[in-house]
Amino acid sequence: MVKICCACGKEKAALKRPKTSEQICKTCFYAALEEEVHETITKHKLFSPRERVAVAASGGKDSTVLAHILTTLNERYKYGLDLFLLSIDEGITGYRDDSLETVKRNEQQYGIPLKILSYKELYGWTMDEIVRAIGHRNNCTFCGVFRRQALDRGAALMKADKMATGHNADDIAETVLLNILRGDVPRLGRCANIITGEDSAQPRVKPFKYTYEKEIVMYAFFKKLDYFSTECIYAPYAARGAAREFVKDLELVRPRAICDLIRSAEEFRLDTREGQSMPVAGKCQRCGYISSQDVCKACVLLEGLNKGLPNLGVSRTRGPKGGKAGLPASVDIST
Ligand SMILES: Nc1ncnc2c1ncn2[C@@H]1O[C@H](COP(=O)(O)OP(=O)(O)OP(=O)(O)O)[C@@H](O)[C@H]1O
Repeated sequence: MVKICCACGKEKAALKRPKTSEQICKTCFYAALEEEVHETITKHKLFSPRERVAVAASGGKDSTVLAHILTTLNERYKYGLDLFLLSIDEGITGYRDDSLETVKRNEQQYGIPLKILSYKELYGWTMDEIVRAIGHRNNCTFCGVFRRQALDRGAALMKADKMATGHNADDIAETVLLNILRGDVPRLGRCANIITGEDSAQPRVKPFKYTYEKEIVMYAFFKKLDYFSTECIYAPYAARGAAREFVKDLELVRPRAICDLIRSAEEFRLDTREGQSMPVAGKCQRCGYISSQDVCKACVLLEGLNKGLPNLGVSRTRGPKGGKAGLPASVDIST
């Protein structure tokens, strides 16, 4: 039997929305997704008029859809934002070089300028060189720490007021779960924040905080957006895999599980009387970029690399109550 779109009641339904299970036509799906992102942006006051916003663009599906939707909403609702694409070239042959070609095309397609910064120019090392020096075991720690800082440096260099990343609801649910598994209470308390680094020069915002990954993929697919879909060649060693699989399994049984995991972290309150101290944002004594330690993680890792002691900065920092059996260390490598 032909299913009719539950939103317009006229067109043939083209898909079942993963988030709501509604049968919907393509046009109504685009409108619903865009409206939900607009609502997230306005309800949480993610942007102010005339702000210069760096869209952290990897060429992957999330940031490509983010660039597309932010450009669309900026025009439709007259946000008055000065948008540009900011890409970090980690120096991964056969992966990032190809995805950056996609971002260069996006620059033309969306009509917003692109700035590319590389690990080589910032740190003197490409990821390929780092992996050759340290092997596969901890490469994601180096990559995540450097990328986080590289994005901050790029945003500062380009005089951005804010940075928007393509983190979606699934990414955040996974992070919540990882922090629970690690017993990392301080991070659990802040990992679901839609705005982070509010005390820094370029706070980060997540307009896709409530947007499901499957819906982002469908949007990109139906709209035939130009994005790069290959996994990082070093990703099989990433620590998130198990949490990702688990979230996907939960979603299969109950699609709301993703939203509920996020809500759990939102409702979470840190009891400071128990001696759970929150890290305080300061400046790294070496590079001057944001850090909760005297010397930031990027500088410690870089020192190890340059001294030929790559394990120097990869010591396993445990969560506040100690590490749990077999779980990866709580080094903050999220982008
Ligand atoms: N090399 C990069 N340059 C610029 N931004 C990046 C880069 N890598 C990641 N990001 C930003 O961080 C977000 C999360 O990245 P991550 O790799 O964890 O997720 P992802 O789901 O693969 O995202 P995407 O589909 O956009 O690649 C991206 O959506 C993007 O905004």
